[in-house]
Formats: sequence, C-alpha cells, structure tokens
Amino acid sequence: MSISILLGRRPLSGLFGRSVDMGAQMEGISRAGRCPLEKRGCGGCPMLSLPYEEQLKRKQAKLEELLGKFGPVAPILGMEHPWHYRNKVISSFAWGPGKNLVSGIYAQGTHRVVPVEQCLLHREVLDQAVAAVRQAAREFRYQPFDENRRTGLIRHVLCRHSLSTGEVLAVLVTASPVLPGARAFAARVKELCPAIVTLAQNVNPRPGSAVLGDREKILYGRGYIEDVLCGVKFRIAPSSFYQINPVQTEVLYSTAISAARLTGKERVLDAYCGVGTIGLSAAAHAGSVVGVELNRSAAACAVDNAKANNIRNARFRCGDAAAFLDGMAARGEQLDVVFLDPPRAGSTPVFLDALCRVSPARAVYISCNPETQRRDLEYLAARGWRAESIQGVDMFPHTEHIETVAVLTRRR
Ligand SMILES: C[S@@+](CC[C@H](N)C(=O)[O-])C[C@H]1O[C@@H](n2cnc3c(N)ncnc32)[C@H](O)[C@@H]1O
Repeated sequence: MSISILLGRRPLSGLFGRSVDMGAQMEGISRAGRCPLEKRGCGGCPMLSLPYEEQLKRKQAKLEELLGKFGPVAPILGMEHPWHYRNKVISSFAWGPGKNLVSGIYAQGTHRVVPVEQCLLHREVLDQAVAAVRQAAREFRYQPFDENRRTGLIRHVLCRHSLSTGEVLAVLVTASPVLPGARAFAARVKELCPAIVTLAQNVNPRPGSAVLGDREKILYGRGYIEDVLCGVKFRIAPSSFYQINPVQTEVLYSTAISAARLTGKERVLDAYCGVGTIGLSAAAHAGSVVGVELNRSAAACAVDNAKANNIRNARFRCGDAAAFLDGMAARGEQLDVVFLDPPRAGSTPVFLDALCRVSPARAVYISCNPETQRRDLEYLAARGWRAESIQGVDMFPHTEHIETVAVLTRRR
C-alpha cells in the first residue's frame, strides 16, 4: 500500500481531504528519536520508534485482521502533521530533586512522576500553561499531595485547549478545599500565561486514580472554553468528554456523517452522544436528531450546545442508551439512521437487539476499540447485518489506539 494512500486522503466525498507533506513527516520522525521522556519510563507513545507510515501500515493490518470479514476496510486516514495534536493534558505534582516542585506523568504502571516540560503530542501552548501553573505553585509554596502519607495540597493540573479560538482552560486539583492566597495565585497564573482565559480549582480528597473530584470553584473566567467542530460551537468544561485530537475529530465526524448519506429528512439517533457533537454536527443534514447520554453533565451540555447554536431539530435525553432504544422499539418508533459511539467496552446485547427491532436503513458504528467492535459486529452479522464500509481514522498517532467508523446495513 502506498504512503500517499495512507496519509490523510479521504476516500469518501469528504470535507477534509489533505495532501501529504513528506518534509513534515521526516522532520517529525527525526524528532521522535530525540524524545527524552521515553528513556525515563513515560510509556505514552509505544509506537514512537516506528516511522509514521509504518505505524499506519500496522494499524491497517490490525483492522483488516479484526474486522475484514465483516466488509471492506478502506485505507486508514492518517495525519498530515502527526505531532502536537493533543488538546488535553493532565500533569501530576511531586517533589523533584532538592525538594523542587515538578509535574508530569506517572511512569508506566507506577505512581512515580516523570517530570514533563515538553511533549511531542501536546499542543505547545498546553505545556506553557502547565509550566505557568507549576511556576506559580512554586512561588506560593504549595506542597504536592502525597497519597500514602496523606500530606500536601496540590495533586494535578488539567489543561484543555480550543484549536478554533486558541483559549486554554486550566484546573488545579487539590486534595482539600483551602487554597491559601487563591486570588493572588490566580492573578500570577494569568500574568505568566495569558492564553489561560479561565482557571478553576477542583477538590478531590478521594484516594485512587480519578483525577477530578465533585467540587469546583472558578478562580477567574467563565469556567469553560468554547471550540468549533464541523461548524458547530461546543462548550468544554473541565469534566466534559471531548475528543482529544481536534484535527482528526473533524475527519472522523465528517466520515461518519457523509457515510450516513443524510438527505435532510431522516430521523436520527445519536447514541452515547457525549456533549452532542455528532448529532449536532449532523442536524443540519437531517430531519430530526435525538441524542442519549448516561453522564448527566454531558447530557446537560448537549442541551446547552443545541441552544447556543440555535439548532431546533435536536433534543437530548440523559439515560442508558440501551434502555432508551429498547423503549423506542417497544413503542414502535421509527428511525432512519442510528449513530452509535460507545465507550471502549463497546455496546450491549440489549442495545443491539433493540437496534435490530427498530431496523434503521443504516447504523454508523464509531468505535475507539476494534476488539469490542468486532464482538458487536459478530453479534449483528448473525442477525443479518453487514458492513458496507469500514474506515480507520488515526486519532492517536504514536500510540496503539485506533478509531473506526463501520457503516452497517441489514438484509431485508
Ligand atoms: C466514546 S464517548 C463518545 C461521545 C461522543 N460521541 C463524542 O464523540 O464526543 C462515549 C460516551 O458514552 C457515554 N456512555 C457510557 N455508557 C453509556 C450508556 N450505557 N448509555 C449512554 N451513554 C453512555 C459516556 O459517558 C461517553 O460520553
């Protein structure tokens, strides 16, 4: 398979065709050899030692092996510039040598912090934002939280970036609610990194690996940032699920929406809808959209996002997608297209049985885990479904993760 097919050429009549810049590829590949974090146990980029085109070939082979029996697997859509794509960073605090406050990621399988100043995957402004919060925390003598001894205050800083507006949101996660000198600290952060348009404190006293707790206080700004995807504006709050590679998210969504072949009349379900990104991006091409999402705050964001964009043909429900679709099937309600984008664990027999009963003309199954997608396609294939097309999208260069869009129809 030729490199030009693999890198960013869209086989569908899409919006985001990309040409190949081999100069940038080679520059990136040579940069990979210089990543110092790998040697210190980072483990975040297990494919970094491979040239990008080789990574894509391996991902393609894996998709063909796992999913090829259900339908044709199109060449994976890679990135033109597969670096600095991440719009979200979580950096954890610890003591470094000489009791100097550092922050970074946990070494693979441990709670030992590998200090990170720069990462080849992060948007550069996010590294600057983390450095500003770390510097201000040093000046205010905040102590890193020690989970074993239960001493100290600051646990993590989480930063998110909007590619369309350039805004950055920062959240300082603390183990207890009192942040001494909070106002002056916030002013210092703003001075050190003006791109941080909003700063929040999140309180998470619980042991374990969950980053965010339930309590939040805005130190300045609105507490959220806005991003634009596929022409629709989305509000991103600290805890919202939001895809982490904005360039490839547009490729993913436009692939899914064009594969649905909407004509403006269809009744569409966006199952596992998060903050409504797929349904709201599809709404202009459909008759009506209903979205369902389990997470209460994400479902509320989806309602707000519809209002903020003046989209009147979309509504959202908070609940279990399987119970929701099962209810629709029991009431004899009709759907023309179902988008489903479940978490890594995949969908469930209850959802898939209800899908068979509703029997839309097309189901567009977006997955971040081809192993569970294979299991679900097996279930559907036994009930008469086949894949018209299967498209891989490389949302996570240098890692082993692969995103896919499978377009499914049923023999009638
Ligand atoms: C992979 S995300 C996709 C979100 C969205 N489609 C996007 O692209 O941003 C999966 C979503 O499914 C939601 N979810 C998990 N289990 C669910 C369930 N049983 N019913 C409905 N939603 C669920 C999660 O909260 C998460 O927002």
